Amino acid sequence: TVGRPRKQEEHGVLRICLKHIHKMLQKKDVNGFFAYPVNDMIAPGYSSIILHPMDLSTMMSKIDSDQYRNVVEYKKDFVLMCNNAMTYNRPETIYYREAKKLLSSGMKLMSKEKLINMKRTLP
Ligand SMILES: COc1ccc(Br)cc1-c1nc(N)nc2[nH]cnc12
Repeated sequence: TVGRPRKQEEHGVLRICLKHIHKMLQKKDVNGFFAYPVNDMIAPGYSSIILHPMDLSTMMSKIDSDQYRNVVEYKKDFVLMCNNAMTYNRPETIYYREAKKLLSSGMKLMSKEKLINMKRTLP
């Protein structure tokens, strides 16, 4: 539930789970396009087109500062990150294609049964 305060222990388990998922997503970002924030030097006009930027380094700091209450909230930032790349970049670009690929593998990684499995196997 939203209002229920999270015990320290719960934060710990969630953090381990999210870092596990995060590490796998980082490995899939082979070119490092999603490793850090896109800036207007790299992508002209990006900051006026993409109003809610997101990248893997920002997501990692949000994990470390307990800003995610659950995997669903983390997943939302991941989808935002991929959709930003598919909004700013044209379909024929490598950035669009990498984002699409990363998005589909991320969805498989964070599927229901994968999460249930993870909950079971976590220490
Ligand atoms: C951090 O971003 C980059 C870093 C290095 C290089 Br080369 C390209 C990007 C990048 N460029 C564009 N146009 N769209 C993106 N969406 C996510 N990454 C990008």
